[in-house]
Amino acid sequence: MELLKQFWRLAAPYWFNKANWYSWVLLGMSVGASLTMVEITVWLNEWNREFYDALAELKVDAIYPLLLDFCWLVAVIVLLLVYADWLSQLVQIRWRKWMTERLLGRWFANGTHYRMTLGDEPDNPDQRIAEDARLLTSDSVELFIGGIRSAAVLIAFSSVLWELSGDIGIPWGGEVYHVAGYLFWIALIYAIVGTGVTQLFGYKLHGLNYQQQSKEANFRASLLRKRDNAEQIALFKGEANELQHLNRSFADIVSNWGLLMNRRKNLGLVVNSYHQTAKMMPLFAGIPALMAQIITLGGLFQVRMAFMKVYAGFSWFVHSYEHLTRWSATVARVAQFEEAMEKQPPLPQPSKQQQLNCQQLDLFTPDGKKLLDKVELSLPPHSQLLISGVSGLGKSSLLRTLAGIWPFYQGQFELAEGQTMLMPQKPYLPAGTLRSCLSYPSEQCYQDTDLARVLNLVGLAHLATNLEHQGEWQQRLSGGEQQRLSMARALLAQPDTLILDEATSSLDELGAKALLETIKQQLPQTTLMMVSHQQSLQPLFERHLDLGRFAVTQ
Ligand SMILES: Nc1ncnc2c1ncn2[C@@H]1O[C@H](COP(=O)(O)OP(=O)(O)OP(=O)(O)O)[C@@H](O)[C@H]1O
Repeated sequence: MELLKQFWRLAAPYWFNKANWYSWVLLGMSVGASLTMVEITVWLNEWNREFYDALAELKVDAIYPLLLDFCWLVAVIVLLLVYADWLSQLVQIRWRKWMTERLLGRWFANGTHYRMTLGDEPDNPDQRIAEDARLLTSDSVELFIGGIRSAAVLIAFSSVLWELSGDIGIPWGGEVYHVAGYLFWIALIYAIVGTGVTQLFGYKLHGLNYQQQSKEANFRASLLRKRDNAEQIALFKGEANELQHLNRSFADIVSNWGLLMNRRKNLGLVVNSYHQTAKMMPLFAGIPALMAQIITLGGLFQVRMAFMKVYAGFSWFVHSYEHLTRWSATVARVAQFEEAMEKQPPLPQPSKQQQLNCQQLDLFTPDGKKLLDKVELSLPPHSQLLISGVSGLGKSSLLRTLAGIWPFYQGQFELAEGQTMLMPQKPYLPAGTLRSCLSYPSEQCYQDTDLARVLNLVGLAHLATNLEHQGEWQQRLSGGEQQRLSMARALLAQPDTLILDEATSSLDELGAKALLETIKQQLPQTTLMMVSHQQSLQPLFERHLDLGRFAVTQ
């Protein structure tokens, strides 16, 4: 029940949105094609009787036209089958596109992606957005269309079986009992028993499938982390350690896979024995009707096909069991992710005043430990402030708060009017052209001359000819060069307030000083606030603040 509620919350906003009417049309066409195919299959069933009767009576004249009929019946069935699937895939990709955009939109809205890392984040958001959203939409559509198709097959062929069964007399205890539609009843009982047994053997698959998906995602995420930190690992010669971790993570996959495999094997034994028996069962079951001359030999083959179809209709659940368990695990994972995103409290939007101010600002870690007590700070426009303090004091947390991404504070602060830009110690350089890397996060197209000018100013003139070069800049540039590039961004953006969090820590003291002098010279109107441990930078700042004054006394 909870699962259905979760599914409703995920699916209703798409399917009950007027803008998505075309998906309803496509879905309707796919269902229509499936139903028409069922109708044609009923004709094919009728053809079976005529064909085998003609064979039994050696009516050569009747056989050739029947062969021709067979060709067009099969051609139409194949066309309908292919187009029903094609349309269903079109629905799947439209829905997936919407769902992926919605998940991404929510994830990136209001810094949610960052805030989720500060609490108990549901594991592997990448897997939930990429893999789970794909499976959720494709499995839902396939299960829906498959369900309707199976129900139609069931109804159509049940009535065929019922008619073919006639009214058969079963002698019992000296009396003869008449049973109508006995072939239908046999098919029904056969399928119900199969469904029950499958449920019994398959119920643990749900949990195991869920575990498997999450263990696979953990392994993938670990591999990605290794790739991102390849240099550090190589420098530390940490390969043996990494290998051990990866092997352990993969061993988790293998052990869960073992459980899943055995469960599937047991399920397979049941489903396959059942399926194999189902092929002959209708011929044995039809013998009484043949003996009672209710059906002909052609009728027996018609019974066989109809029985198989009824069996397939009833046992749709049997064969879709794994599909359903995977679907339910996926629904749970995406729903959990959406719920976690919804639970994130909105970040308070700092108000803006003429100047940056903090009043009685207390800062905490995400788990509630107090870092700084009653911070008082004011920064007049165009002034420069250097903040110092011992490591782990809470300097970066203060800057994160001012940047509006750290919600763990009490008290008040106001930012200065205009644009505020924060440069962290480790700049983020997205893969792509150097041009896009320089203008990140803005989509603005700067002139080549401007880009070359700022590169020159920050000491990266040699890169000015590489503006269109695609690359992994984070790996390619040295730590100091990355920080220089980050400063080039600030020169391009010309913010009203620039906050630097140890943004020159990878540079030598002289280089750092020269770079800051350039920033001050080029951005005379910009208010500057910097956290740094570099003593040589002190003379460049007119104001100093030792944040240790606000340290929490133990
Ligand atoms: N996401 C987090 N979860 C839990 N604790 C955190 C988190 N981020 C920071 N902290 C803790 O908050 C404290 C202050 O961290 P912060 O990065 O603000 O220090 P800092 O003064 O900038 O240190 P440094 O000079 O070494 O960069 C540290 O003890 C740190 O472990």
